[in-house]
Amino acid sequence: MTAPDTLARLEATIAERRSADPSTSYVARLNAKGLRKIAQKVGEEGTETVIAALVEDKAALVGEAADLIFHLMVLLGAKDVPLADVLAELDRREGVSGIAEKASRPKD
Ligand SMILES: N=c1c2ncn([C@@H]3O[C@H](COP(=O)(O)OP(=O)(O)OP(=O)(O)O)[C@@H](O)[C@H]3O)c2ncn1[C@@H]1O[C@H](COP(=O)(O)O)[C@@H](O)[C@H]1O
Repeated sequence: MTAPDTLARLEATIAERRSADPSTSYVARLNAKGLRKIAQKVGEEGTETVIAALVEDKAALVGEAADLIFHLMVLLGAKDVPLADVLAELDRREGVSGIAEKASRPKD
């Protein structure tokens, strides 16, 4: 399973669960609490990821990074920003830095 497959599946699940019954769905429950709460969760998970990287083991970092990515995906969904837009921006930057790297290489 490739990383884009996993993220694409998660994006579809989050979109589907947004309108689910909040009593059975964390995604629905979080969306019902509103954008501020979702954004706050992204901030908290970001902090927990930093702490795991600095003072915990790799397994803890993997868990916190998964929490962070999941909550970021919920935030993107709540703002109607497709993951494809974020990936396209990363692709664009890769192209830009590739060009910059080429330009700084000594000419032969
Ligand atoms: N990846 C996740 C995922 N990661 C973390 N979490 C939940 O995120 C919550 C974070 O826990 P916290 O203690 O930080 O937060 P909390 O106490 O629940 O909430 P607050 O007190 O902060 O308001 C936990 O309840 C976790 O279960 C997730 N919940 C769901 N998913 C994915 O989303 C899909 C849909 O989930 P449902 O909406 O629950 O069907 C699932 O199949 C999974 O693929």
